[in-house]
Amino acid sequence: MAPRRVVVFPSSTELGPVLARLVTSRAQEAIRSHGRFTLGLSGGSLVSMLSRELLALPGLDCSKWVVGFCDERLVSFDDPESTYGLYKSQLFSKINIPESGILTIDTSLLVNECAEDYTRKLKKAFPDDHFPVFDMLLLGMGPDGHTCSLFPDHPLLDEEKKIVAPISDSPKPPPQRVTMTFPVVNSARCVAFVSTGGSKAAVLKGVLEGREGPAFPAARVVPTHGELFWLIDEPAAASLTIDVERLGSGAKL
Ligand SMILES: O=C(O)[C@H](O)[C@@H](O)[C@H](O)[C@H](O)COP(=O)(O)O
Repeated sequence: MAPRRVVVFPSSTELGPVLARLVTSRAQEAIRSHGRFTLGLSGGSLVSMLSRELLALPGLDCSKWVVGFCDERLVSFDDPESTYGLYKSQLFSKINIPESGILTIDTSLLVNECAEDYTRKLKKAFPDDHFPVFDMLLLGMGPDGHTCSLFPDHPLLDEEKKIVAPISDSPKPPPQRVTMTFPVVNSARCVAFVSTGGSKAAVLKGVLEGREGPAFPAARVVPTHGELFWLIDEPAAASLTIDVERLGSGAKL
């Protein structure tokens, strides 16, 4: 297990460019080693940060990228809640990723079937893996410590067999979603959380420094063989007492 790196930036302005370069450096390594780069995306504020920062890089080539979604809300793609819809308008429509390289859910299905269909798509994209091994997953963390659509105290936290699970009682709307499970998340070669803002400070302390009682879902992200980054800003880091790295926009991870 690679050591966890907790990296603090003055603000998201400095964090953004470092995140984009981390993604493209892992993409280059993956393409060199096995011919493609598989990336799992999350929603929230990550969508606009990642899109903006990737598009600012000169010569971005995504022709060998395969992207999936760490979780997705079961709403139509033109709904403002659709994570795919947001990435489509802010990123996919502006880069040279092939249509076949974007693994989406089928929003016409009921939630259980949607999870089964998305499982089939992932199995097809990762035919050699028991659990898909993504080169990189980008995750966010909610104020309750959830990540993907894995919420505190939910039975899905203990899912050990499924690749993708349906959830129809998400405490955060919309209630119907599909989510990657922990076995998939923890199989990734690299996982990077992005978490910014003072509203995350208390939960981030509980996630990174432990707490009494059950661990927050985000704290259960510990890649078995992969790297783990927590990219955060000073307001989010305000309550931490652990050693962290403090870096600026020119850093290379
Ligand atoms: O599916 C969702 O409801 C969101 O995508 C959610 O899981 C988000 O990733 C976190 O709440 C972090 O969001 P922020 O980065 O915007 O704080």
